Amino acid sequence: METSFEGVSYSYGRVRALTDISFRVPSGQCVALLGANGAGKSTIVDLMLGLRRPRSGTVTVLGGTAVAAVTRGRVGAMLQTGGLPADATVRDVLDLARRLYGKRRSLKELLTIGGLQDVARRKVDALSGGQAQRVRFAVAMAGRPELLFLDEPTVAMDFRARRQFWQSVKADGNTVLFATHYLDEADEYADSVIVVDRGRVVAEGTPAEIRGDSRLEDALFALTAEEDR
Ligand SMILES: Nc1ncnc2c1ncn2[C@@H]1O[C@H](COP(=O)(O)OP(=O)(O)OP(=O)(O)O)[C@@H](O)[C@H]1O
Repeated sequence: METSFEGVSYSYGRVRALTDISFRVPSGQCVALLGANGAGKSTIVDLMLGLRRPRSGTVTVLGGTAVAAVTRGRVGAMLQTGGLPADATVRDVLDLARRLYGKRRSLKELLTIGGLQDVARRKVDALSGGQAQRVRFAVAMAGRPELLFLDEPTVAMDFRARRQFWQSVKADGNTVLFATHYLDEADEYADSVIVVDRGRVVAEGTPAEIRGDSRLEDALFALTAEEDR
């Protein structure tokens, strides 16, 4: 089922965030949206989730509107700043999330998906940044989504957590669109990459094609410089 942007533009008041963006997210593929800070990645994810409406162009999610896909529980999302209730335990949060869906997963399954068994009874405000990210991921997976949007999902995770995280994402065989400014992450985990620079798509292709495209030197230089984390 089609998930795509067709000639989409978006502005925040006078700030032009996206200009005439078009791309497709093929079913079953893991697609990276690669761009430096401010390139427009979060705006694209917000539009995909129906949180914002394009000024022009068409956003299609699983063959229909973003709002229809989201309200039917077909989409899971892990955003950069998803607020979690500080006073609740990890178990409580996951249990609440799974109860929102008909085709829900078990609590045990969600704890495994997030690698959260050891902190299941801990309060959310006592988690590390990476653990909180994993709770957000498990919440995103609670309703067995057909399509996953991940906005900078591994930012607070250490190397091992990142590896585990991507294993869980890949194990599910979902269609995934993830925003990242890490070239190595796109390289390693994406089937295809869309490079966004200052609100425009400047390249699309497999990770190898993107790395080999010398015209992208400027756009990729900023990203490579950010990779020494
Ligand atoms: N609420 C807002 N009001 C005004 N301008 C905004 C707002 N949100 C984003 N922008 C601007 O829109 C452009 C795209 O921002 P966006 O957050 O989509 O980029 P990004 O690629 O996700 O960046 P980052 O990697 O830093 O998260 C930037 O120029 C940004 O400053």
